[in-house]
Amino acid sequence: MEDRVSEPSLVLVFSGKRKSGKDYVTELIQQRLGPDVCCILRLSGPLKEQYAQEHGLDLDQLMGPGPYKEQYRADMIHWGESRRRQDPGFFCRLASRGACQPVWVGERGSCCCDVILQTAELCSVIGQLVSDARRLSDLQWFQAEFPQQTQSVRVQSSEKTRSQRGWSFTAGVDDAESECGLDNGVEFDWIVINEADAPSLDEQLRPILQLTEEAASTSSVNQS
Ligand SMILES: Nc1ncnc2c1ncn2[C@@H]1O[C@H](COP(=O)(O)OP(=O)(O)O)[C@@H](O)[C@H]1O
Ligand SMILES: C[C@@](O)(CCOP(=O)(O)OP(=O)(O)O)CC(=O)O
Repeated sequence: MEDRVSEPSLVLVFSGKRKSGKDYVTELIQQRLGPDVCCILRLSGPLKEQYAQEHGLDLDQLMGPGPYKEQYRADMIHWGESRRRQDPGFFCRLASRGACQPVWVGERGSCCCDVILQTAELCSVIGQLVSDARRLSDLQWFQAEFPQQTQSVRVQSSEKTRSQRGWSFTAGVDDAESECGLDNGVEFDWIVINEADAPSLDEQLRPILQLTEEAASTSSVNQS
């Protein structure tokens, strides 16, 4: 792809119900690995950016975990679906371009690239964490684009735990493709149970962190 200056060695595509902890887990991995090693891509980033622009909304609040985005979620889903119908890879491509082009990532810090990479030539990111795959087409896009590097990760939490984090069932959202598109028919490479009574996240994430270390060493061997 001409907009990308270097290929990541590993692409971890995360999915999970809302309030399962996708952002929490991907941010934890990024903290452990450091922003020079991996960056977080949010497919909802370019979607929210364009939606906010067209509707005159506060993008920072739309990007945050608070109740603001919930007011617009159902409409954002419809808006995004009309784009995806024309081009299923539309948001994947935009988010992926952001990985090495700090411009659209801006000051929000959703990707390390705006901190570490001042120019595209300096791009040395080894792992990409895609925090919010929702549809089979999202996962398929990364699998087609990075067939060797892509692994899927499902974050799971019970409804009780998600409720404690602010979730309540909303018809038209929780029964729609945005939340259910990856419920069946996908064999995830990794499943992370994000619950207080599950093994600690550090323990569960160890093999995933190990993958990134292996990818980093392969990448440095290839570069030398
Ligand atoms: N293991 C955890 N420990 C503490 N708080 C958590 C944990 N997992 C998620 N949270 C909190 O729950 C809320 C929802 O998590 P978030 O990562 O935003 O979910 P998602 O991105 O899947 O909608 C956030 O406020 C987050 O900080
Ligand atoms: C319209 C959306 O992109 C909104 C997604 O917003 P977030 O990714 O912030 O949602 P959660 O982290 O699950 O709470 C959903 C879609 O169908 O594309």
